[in-house]
Amino acid sequence: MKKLFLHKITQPFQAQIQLPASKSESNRALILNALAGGTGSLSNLSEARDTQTMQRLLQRDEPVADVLDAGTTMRFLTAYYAAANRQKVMTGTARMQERPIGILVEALRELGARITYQNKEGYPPLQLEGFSYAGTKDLTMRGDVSSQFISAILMIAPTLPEGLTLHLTGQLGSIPYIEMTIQQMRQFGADVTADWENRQIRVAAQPYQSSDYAVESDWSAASYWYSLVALGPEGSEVELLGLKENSLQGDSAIIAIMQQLGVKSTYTGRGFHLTQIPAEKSFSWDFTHCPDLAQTIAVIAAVKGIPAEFTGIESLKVKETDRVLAIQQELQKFDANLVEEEANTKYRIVTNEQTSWDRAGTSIHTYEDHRMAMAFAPLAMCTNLEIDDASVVVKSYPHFWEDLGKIITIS
Ligand SMILES: O=C(O)C1=C[C@@H](OP(=O)(O)O)[C@@H](O)[C@H](O)C1
Ligand SMILES: C=C(OP(=O)(O)O)C(=O)O
Repeated sequence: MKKLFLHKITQPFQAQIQLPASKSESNRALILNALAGGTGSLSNLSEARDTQTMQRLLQRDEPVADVLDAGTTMRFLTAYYAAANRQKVMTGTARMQERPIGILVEALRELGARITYQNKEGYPPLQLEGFSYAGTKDLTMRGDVSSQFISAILMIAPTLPEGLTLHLTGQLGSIPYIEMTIQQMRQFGADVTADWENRQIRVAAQPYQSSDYAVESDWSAASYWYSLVALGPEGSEVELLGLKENSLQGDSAIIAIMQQLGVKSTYTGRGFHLTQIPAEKSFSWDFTHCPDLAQTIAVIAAVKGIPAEFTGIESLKVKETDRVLAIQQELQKFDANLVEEEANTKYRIVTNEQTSWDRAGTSIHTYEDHRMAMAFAPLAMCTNLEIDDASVVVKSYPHFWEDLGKIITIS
């Protein structure tokens, strides 16, 4: 546990921030490069622990692959090792053992993988026992629990003797992450055709080609800077480096969201410059395709007292923690809340006369979730604040506190 005290800001800030690289793009590039023979040059790989874990596990062929709390690492490596006929135990933290993986395991079994559950049916740890191709050319997968299962299967599909046509069912979530997978696969020479209308993705059997790949900065990490600008003293502004105008990352939706919540984004050729603009009087957003932004936006809407409706946040319950519950518990410390209006579908940010954001010494609990720490840190724009376990940020943005230290005092 590493406690940090964030001191309330007193003056407007101007900063230039070199964001970390995207861990989503990095972890795909590492798998694709490995499948292509490992000879490409990957630049600007993320320093995120999730990416370091992926690199370490790909480099060292150990019998037990412990992914810690990295969802993509667990899902992508399980498919990679299973299809490569490798015997492995796939395991992770206690929380990872509560995050579902049954849909991916079922899909791999249909393709010919032998996989058993070591403890609970449908959850890690898994024992991968080998692979003999079952001749499956068509596979149906649910897309309503995690898109990572679909990305994992897509990335191994070109290595199957007859390729694969994937048929997606259920309410699809996180589609931009599937599109990112497809785009990156194409950069490594795969032949992929997505027919979203008919929910089919066809992948031809074709060896990957070695390719160089440069990873973009992380838009999910950018979201915390949008929040700092939105909640900062009048005149605060920041330039975020390494972001592209046309991103593969769905979390670039933060531009459109913050246009409504008080931040204007201007492309500078090397990133985006963020400045303050008036926010709209009310807000509603469907987070189905950008779930990692929901915590950040919950805090911004609550602090600004903007009546806000959130939909598409069901998947938050199976991430690093139950993020819906975690947001509720932390907002309640300030007499605000995220209230469920319709079971599991519609939520609303509520504030009242008791709501106050200047509550010196409030301690934010982080639930072993990097995004809880980073989404609530911008409250330092309103109050002196304690973060109860600041080390959680290593999962995606290891130098977050050093960057934040450029605009506030941290002790
Ligand atoms: O594929 C990816 O890189 C990711 C997909 C999303 O997960 P779900 O598909 O489970 O929503 C996202 O929340 C996660 O941070 C990264
Ligand atoms: C949900 C996340 O990651 P993962 O699912 O890869 O653990 C995240 O980074 O917010």
